[in-house]
Amino acid sequence: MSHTFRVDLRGIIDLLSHHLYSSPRVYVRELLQNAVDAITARRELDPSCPADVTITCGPVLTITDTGVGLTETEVHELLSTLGRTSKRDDLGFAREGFLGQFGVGMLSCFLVASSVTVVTRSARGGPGVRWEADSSGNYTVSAVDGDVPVGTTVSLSASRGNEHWLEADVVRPLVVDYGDLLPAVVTLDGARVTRGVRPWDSLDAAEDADLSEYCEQVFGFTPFEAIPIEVEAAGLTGVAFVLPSGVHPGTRQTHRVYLKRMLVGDNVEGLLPDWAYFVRCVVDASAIRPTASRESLYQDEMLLAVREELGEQIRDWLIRLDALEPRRAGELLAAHHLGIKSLARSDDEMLRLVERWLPFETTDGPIPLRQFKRKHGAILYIPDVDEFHQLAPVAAAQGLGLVNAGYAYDLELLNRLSALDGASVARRVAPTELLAALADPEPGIETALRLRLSEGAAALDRHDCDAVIRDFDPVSLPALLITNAEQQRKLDTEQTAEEVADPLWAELLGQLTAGSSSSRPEQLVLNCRNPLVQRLARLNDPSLVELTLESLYVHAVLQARRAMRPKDTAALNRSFLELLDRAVGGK
Ligand SMILES: Nc1ncnc2c1ncn2[C@@H]1O[C@H](COP(=O)(O)OP(=O)(O)OP(=O)(O)O)[C@@H](O)[C@H]1O
Repeated sequence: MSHTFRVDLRGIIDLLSHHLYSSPRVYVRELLQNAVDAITARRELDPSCPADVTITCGPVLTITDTGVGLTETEVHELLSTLGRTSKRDDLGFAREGFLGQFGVGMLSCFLVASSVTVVTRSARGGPGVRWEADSSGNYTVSAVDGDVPVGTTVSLSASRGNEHWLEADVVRPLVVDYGDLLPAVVTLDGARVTRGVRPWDSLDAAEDADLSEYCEQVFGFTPFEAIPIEVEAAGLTGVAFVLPSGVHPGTRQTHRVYLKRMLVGDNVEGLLPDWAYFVRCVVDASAIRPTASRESLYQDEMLLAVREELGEQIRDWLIRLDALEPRRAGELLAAHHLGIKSLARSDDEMLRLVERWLPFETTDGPIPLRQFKRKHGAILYIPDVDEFHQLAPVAAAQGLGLVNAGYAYDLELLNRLSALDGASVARRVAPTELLAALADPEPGIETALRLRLSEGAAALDRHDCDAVIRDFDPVSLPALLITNAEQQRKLDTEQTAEEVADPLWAELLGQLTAGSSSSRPEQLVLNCRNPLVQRLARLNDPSLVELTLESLYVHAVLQARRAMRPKDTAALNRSFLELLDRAVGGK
């Protein structure tokens, strides 16, 4: 024997209110949606029929439409059967032009109402019909005497505790939010409350001010620019509003999305690529799918394609802006540099914009790469912020230009520039190269210093560091630590080889380091122009020479902001205490 499922209405309402919809407010949307769909259906029979939706608030909320209405048979079949809808075709596909499709929207009225009454008369003829239902799932149908206009009036009586949901102050903003763009005249307590047209439809460039005002209303900021956007395949049109000032790059911008002119939400994510975090859109689309709650978008191929296409349109606009209004383009890029840099990593045209407009930290201060290149002929860059800060004053004093490529995306961008334009235009520079630019010392002081270095050799030997003597500016800098990263790697590999028990590994690592020169991974470059170094050259106390050399080494490590190893910390403590001891007359 076969049976039919039965449905517990209370259970379904609980499911909708607690698990599907985020708030009872959606009942307004569902009622508006039904009213507009009914008008669309009537238009198929009578294209010139009125398109009015009239709402009155109070203890009982009513919403009247001039739509297609229902016959008594339809009332039983469509209004009283869960999951039954007139908005699907014979094959079960959602009908184009209609907002509803599931046949459950009316149920949301019971999120706020204890009883719902529908009075309706069909445009196809027949008398008026009254349908009354309560939240336990009982309903009655009766004929209405007298003249009933074609269309439908739905009346809601609030359930206990939900009276406020039917008050004008609560209903009005909800109607404006959801229904602002609906193609019908919506009035509430006698006043028209929705605009009925998409603000971007009727505007030309001369009316940009109106779009700015619209952005101010919707998002609360005056946009840098309002860019018209369109994706035909998704039936999407709208505006992308560019934020006027910088925002944190981690910020996920949200968008106001309408589907078939009904609001889906104000905070919809995922409409634009992540790099476009400085743009917020208002769009209306007909072929993007909402999730079941109609409060966000379904992540499918179509949404991916829309995201890509909109990203492309914003990017093209940027390139156009650069060609037509370079100064404004510069301002915009400066305000949103991280998003633009992130895009430039994989986009050559964007890379050229970055090169032209975005300031990089350089030895000449923050300037764009193209300006730097004009002055120095080539872009020499250092991939590490600390290393740059250590070397910049020395390089600048020798008239050498360096670019700091240590910040987010900079190294990738410079590597890309170097790959595109060649190493003669942009090249990563090793700190050891800087040595070549420093002048040789006077022979007199060099000889004296060499003597001191051999007396105090133990100090630098302990740190596996070579000493080099040079003559350079700034005078105030006694010593500079240069790390040879390649040597450091070789050294690490050698140490690993010593520790590795597996002979095969040890041999392999040995081969890797074979042929390496004996020079050490760090070099302490003593500046013989500096007064302290000059006094060191004249010292005749070998233990003080050793102490001074070790102190200069540790100071240079600190200056270089390189991570301190345990033996560096030990050396720092030792030299500090010994110098203190000498200063207070201990030795
Ligand atoms: N104002 C109205 N005028 C005419 N028919 C209506 C009206 N409201 C509801 N109906 C009929 O009742 C049916 C069920 O409505 P309901 O709101 O439950 O679902 P739906 O709009 O079809 O789909 P969804 O669940 O996606 O909103 C509709 O398909 C429509 O035929």
